[in-house]
Amino acid sequence: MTRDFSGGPGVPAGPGAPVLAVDGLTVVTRAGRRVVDDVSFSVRAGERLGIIGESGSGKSLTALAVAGLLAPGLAAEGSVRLSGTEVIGAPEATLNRVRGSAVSLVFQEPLSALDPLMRVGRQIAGPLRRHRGLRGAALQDAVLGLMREVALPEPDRLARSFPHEMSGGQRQRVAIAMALACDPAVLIADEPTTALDVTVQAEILELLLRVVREHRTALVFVSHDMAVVSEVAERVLVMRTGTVVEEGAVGDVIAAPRHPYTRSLVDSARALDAALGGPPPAAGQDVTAVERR
Ligand SMILES: Nc1ncnc2c1ncn2[C@@H]1O[C@H](COP(=O)(O)OP(=O)(O)OP(=O)(O)O)[C@@H](O)[C@H]1O
Repeated sequence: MTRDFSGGPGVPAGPGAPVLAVDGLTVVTRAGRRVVDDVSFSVRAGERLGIIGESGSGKSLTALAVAGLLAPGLAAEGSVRLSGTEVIGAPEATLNRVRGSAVSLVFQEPLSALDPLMRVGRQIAGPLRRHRGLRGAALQDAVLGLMREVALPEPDRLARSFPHEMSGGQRQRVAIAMALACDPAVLIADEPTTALDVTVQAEILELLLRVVREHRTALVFVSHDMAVVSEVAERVLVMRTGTVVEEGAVGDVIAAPRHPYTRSLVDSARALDAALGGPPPAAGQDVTAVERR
């Protein structure tokens, strides 16, 4: 397997080449448990991939391994190439360069990404200063521009707020602004709406879809919810106990799930939809009204 640990630019992704290529990714605990086991997938520029599975299926560890962010005590094997640069085994300097420019993450709990003691404007400025070298008025303009892009109201005033002075939805918008700061090739969103109220969830999903479309950013969307994945992703990877049990176009997987586990996910999403008063589901019908944006 060819690896690029050089910290150099790596193999440039040509047109149509994957911006993220995961090959045989395995994550092993200190106790020797394979919590992610031989996972392979790739994502092209602007493509939206969903990763779905129940709690403990290895979705989050797959996402963290892609960004080289596994906790100490977890070891990754296999290959993860981000815009051509190998992540597995790469030195911290390479990972720091890759994070932000090639990949960014948005997590379930925006507070985890934010410093409670720092005004949000300064936090959004952080990646712009570090990765893009902006200073002074240019930096301030870029911060306010990002805040406007994620539709934060009154950016001038809000930039001076602390995270606890904002709503959960606003905090997630700040986290998305920070993730977008360096225009990453791949945005990983791990259950980004799970901690939010239902109406706010829809707004944040809409925002994510808009920004990845406008920037042609590839999206890896991690969720336990098939209905949400069907709204967001074009392709889905179904994980169970650390392995991929099924992969395909979202519409195909929902219409004709091949693996019994996928079928159970689709059935429970349909049951929930029906219980919430959705239209009577027909066999082969999509779980939700999927408006492809
Ligand atoms: N730091 C760690 N050390 C040891 N085992 C871990 C560690 N982090 C996670 N695990 C285990 O790895 C497995 C996969 O975890 P992971 O967080 O990827 O699941 P998940 O599918 O994202 O679930 P959830 O939706 O609950 O976050 C679980 O069994 C979990 O207990």
